[in-house]
Amino acid sequence: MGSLCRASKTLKSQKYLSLLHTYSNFPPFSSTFTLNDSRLGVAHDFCSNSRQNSIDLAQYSPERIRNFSIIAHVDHGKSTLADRLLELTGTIKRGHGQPQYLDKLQVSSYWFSAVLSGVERERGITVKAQTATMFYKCNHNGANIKDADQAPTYLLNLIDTPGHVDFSYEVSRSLAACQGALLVVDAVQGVQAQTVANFYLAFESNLAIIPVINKIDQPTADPERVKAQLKSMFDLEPSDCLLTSAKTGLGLEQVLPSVIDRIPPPSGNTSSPLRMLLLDSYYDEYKGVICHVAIVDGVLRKGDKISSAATGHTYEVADIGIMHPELTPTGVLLTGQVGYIVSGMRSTKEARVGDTLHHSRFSVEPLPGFKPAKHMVFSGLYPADGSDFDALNHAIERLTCNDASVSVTKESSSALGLGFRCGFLGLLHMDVFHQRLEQEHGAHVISTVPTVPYIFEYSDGSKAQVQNPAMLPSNPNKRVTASWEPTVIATIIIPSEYVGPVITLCSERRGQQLEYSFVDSQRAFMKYRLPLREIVVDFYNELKSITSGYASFDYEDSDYQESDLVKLDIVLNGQSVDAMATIVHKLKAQRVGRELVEKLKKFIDRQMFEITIQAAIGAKVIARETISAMRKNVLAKCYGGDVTRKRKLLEKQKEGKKRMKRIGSVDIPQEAFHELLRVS
Ligand SMILES: Nc1nc2c(ncn2[C@@H]2O[C@H](COP(=O)(O)OP(=O)(O)OP(=O)(O)O)[C@@H](O)[C@H]2O)c(=O)[nH]1
Repeated sequence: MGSLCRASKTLKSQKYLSLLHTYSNFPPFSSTFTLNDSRLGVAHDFCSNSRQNSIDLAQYSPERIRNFSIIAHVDHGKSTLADRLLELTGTIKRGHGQPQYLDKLQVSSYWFSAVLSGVERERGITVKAQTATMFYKCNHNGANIKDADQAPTYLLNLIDTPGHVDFSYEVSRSLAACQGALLVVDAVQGVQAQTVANFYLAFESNLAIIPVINKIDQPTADPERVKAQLKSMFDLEPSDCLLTSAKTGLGLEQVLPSVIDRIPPPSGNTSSPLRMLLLDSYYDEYKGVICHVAIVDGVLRKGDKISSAATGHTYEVADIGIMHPELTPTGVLLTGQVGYIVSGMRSTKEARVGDTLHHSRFSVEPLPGFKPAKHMVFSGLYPADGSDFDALNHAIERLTCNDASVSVTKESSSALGLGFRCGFLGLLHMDVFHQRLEQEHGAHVISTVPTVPYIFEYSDGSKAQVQNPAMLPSNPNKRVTASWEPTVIATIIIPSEYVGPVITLCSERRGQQLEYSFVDSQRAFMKYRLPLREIVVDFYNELKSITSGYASFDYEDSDYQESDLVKLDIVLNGQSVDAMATIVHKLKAQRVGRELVEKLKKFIDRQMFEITIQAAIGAKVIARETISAMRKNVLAKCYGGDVTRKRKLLEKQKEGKKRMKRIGSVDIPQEAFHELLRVS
């Protein structure tokens, strides 16, 4: 890359970008060149022509295919790098009408607008893994530059992965279709917790791993330090590390040639009966269910009859193609290729992720599927206004069409009426789902305190999984005799000066230290076993705040451990509110109870009568607050006879009331429920 780097220093960014665009199709180590080199024209033509109208996939045998993912800790630049590779291969237009380089948000809306939500854009995190096919002419084996036209074209499938702990399930799903991965590490931040987790996911899947040290344009970038970390933690050779800036384009010309050189082609058999892995699915209003698939063996054509190994259901392939990056019909998909099919499935529930699809006329050995998504957090969702139940039902159905990782069952609460118990991959996943319900479907939702799946044993010898405190029996003849809670193994990486506060936080959260070592002279690495309950509620935010944002955190689920659990009830004016009950460790019950009643006191307005708020374990009250009586008259300050103003105030009050939930005689604002979610 020497010549390109030298040249780049003298170029303005726009020119530099077009140079990059051009040069990407040539050997990275070839002789020096000048800006008016005739090579630029040749290659640029290729790029601008790469969005072919009709794509003939037949020429892409497995040797000319590379399937790879980009994995990284959150914000290390996966999506930016993905965008730049798409630009570089002409898969999307450079700039896309934007003055600056594309970032993932613009590209995301360009890709699967059906899948992506405003929430994702708003939060700047990738929630849903995305796939795109690129065509790339590569003459990388040192052939003469004049051979550029004859250089073989490769079909590259890039699978972007989400970067938040809640979605590590999506990461492993993406990796199943890949033979290699770009492990992106920020040149300033170095190895972080998810770098470790993602490395091991890729390593255990036997993927070729290409380390990419990104953000080298940052003034404080220290690629040498990061190389040393990668060597000491993962035994990755410093000489194998690519140095890039996805922002300025520096070093990007090495990425795709390295993908072709270092990642093996897919190994399936073209002449074997068809076996295809169902990677993902989403619902499109016009086309119906669209499945993302990887063809492991054989060939699939439009019109073929296929069956699901999991359900035995049979379908006919009505449309088939690649994501380039929009759906581009090709009529066929061959061994090693990744693409989409539309086959008349009615709902994404029929499209089981990890399922093997095959020609109906053959029976095949199913491929190893994925571990099903585990629901780590459960919460009740209720319409703020009981009469909106059908609307909420409809909104949830629409949303789960595109997010099959949410589990939904109907439930009822004596306080909140009819609602749903939903299972999520984690707290962020839950927040995103709520926000989408409100933003995209205008639903006003009350959610109950999140719980994790506990196991309880009763005096009659029975055992049950409990995802809802209301499921605990009130019958005195069926007492709880033992209880277990799920735990996780958490990896935490922090600058050494924060070790003390982090140890304190973890022990407050009932953590047990398993490992304590150093990434390098400045950063510590710790492993803790923590009860899942303790991390779903605000652990990450607190960890970030006590470490000035420098901590990185990841977790994987682990075993159940026996634990002394109790049900904590909230009682309003003598009436127990089932929707506010929670399950806590006995030792924490006092503190949590106190916090809950204090929060409620803050959020419940004074009413015309006195309100008592109590936290109780069984019959024993452990915390109590009182809100004294007061009549709230919105017209009190409205002197004179301005009828319109009075009406406006009353309407405003009525609107506010809609967001209130009446429990017994007490009006509770929606925000009070939201606040309870944050009590750990
Ligand atoms: N200076 C600099 N900033 C970069 C570079 N690459 C990405 N960024 C910025 O880093 C931030 C995060 O980049 P993303 O590409 O969104 O990171 P990500 O890893 O995809 O994040 P998630 O999707 O949330 O996991 C954005 O503000 C980018 O503009 C780079 O090479 N240099």
